[in-house]
Amino acid sequence: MGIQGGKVRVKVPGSTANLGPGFDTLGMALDLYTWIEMSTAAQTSIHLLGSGMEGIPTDKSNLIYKVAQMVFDKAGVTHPELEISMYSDIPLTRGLGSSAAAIVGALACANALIGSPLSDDTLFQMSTALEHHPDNVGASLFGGLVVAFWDGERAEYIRVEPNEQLEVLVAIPHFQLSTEKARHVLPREQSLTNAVFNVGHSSVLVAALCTGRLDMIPRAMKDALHQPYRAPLVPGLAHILAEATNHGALGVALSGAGPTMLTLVDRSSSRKAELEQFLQGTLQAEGIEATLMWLNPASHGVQVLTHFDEGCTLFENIKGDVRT
Ligand SMILES: Nc1ncnc2c1ncn2[C@@H]1O[C@H](COP(=O)(O)OP(=O)(O)O)[C@@H](O)[C@H]1O
Ligand SMILES: N[C@@H](CCOP(=O)(O)O)C(=O)O
Repeated sequence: MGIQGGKVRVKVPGSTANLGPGFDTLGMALDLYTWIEMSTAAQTSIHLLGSGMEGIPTDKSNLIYKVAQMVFDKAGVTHPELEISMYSDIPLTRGLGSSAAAIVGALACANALIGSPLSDDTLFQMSTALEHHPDNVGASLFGGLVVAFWDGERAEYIRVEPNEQLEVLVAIPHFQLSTEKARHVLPREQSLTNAVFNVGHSSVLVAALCTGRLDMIPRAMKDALHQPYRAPLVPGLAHILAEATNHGALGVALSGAGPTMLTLVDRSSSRKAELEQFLQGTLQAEGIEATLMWLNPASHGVQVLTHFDEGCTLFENIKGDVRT
């Protein structure tokens, strides 16, 4: 198979993984996006647009370049040199799924560049094998709420449309916490009590989200497997987990591996300002600067953009759509 010409652009949502008790299994796409553009070129070049990409390599060790090569390998296509541009509104290393979005975006973009020989399921299996967390990549790939597992060989998922009443308020601390570091603090073994606690809470949370029982979220969205161990890494987290539902949140969790904290809020709640003050006040008391952001669940997963002006740069094309 050969490479087709032209530029390909994709838009891929970030995500929150774990969603309380759903450790490594329950993710939701959020309306924060990464855009990636790819075309073949005489020589490989990688352009990082916007701010916040400090430290991302622009040579062939770049994650997006490397993932694209895996697509060409899988499809049996000779590796072309690539021109890649990317822009992201998803803050890096904060628990909002930037790496999953980069992986899913790179897979979708490279696949589209060669005429889409790989199925969505193949992209899901490849992205899970790379990221190891099917909830993050599943949400970026399929959008909505993704309930998933990975047995080390195959990942399976069911996508659920998020309830329209759900809105999300995140508190994003101004420090980075890599997933790798936040996984190292977790015990290798857990008690049966903790396992039963999470299975029960996660099962009821998924049932509540599927049936619109928003009243059940405050009691179901609790975790014993990872949040207690990660709390020392995020000053203020323990208090926020314990008290946010008393200040207008339906549910509260560490987003992914943190440090971002996520609250689910009823869209028609009259207590949004109270919740903002509680989150900001708690973090300030701990000396932590943070940005609060209202987000929505994103229904669409990664999209290959078909209508754009090839004469404009990626940033010129998307600037009406980005957050900054
Ligand atoms: N657009 C991107 N291009 C290349 N690498 C990226 C991109 N986005 C994220 N990454 C890589 O993923 C890392 C962050 O992954 P991780 O620690 O899992 O945090 P999170 O996924 O929660 O933001 C970054 O430090 C960077 O190495
Ligand atoms: N289940 C993973 C989730 C990591 O998500 P990220 O957005 O922080 O990369 C974990 O909790 O380790």
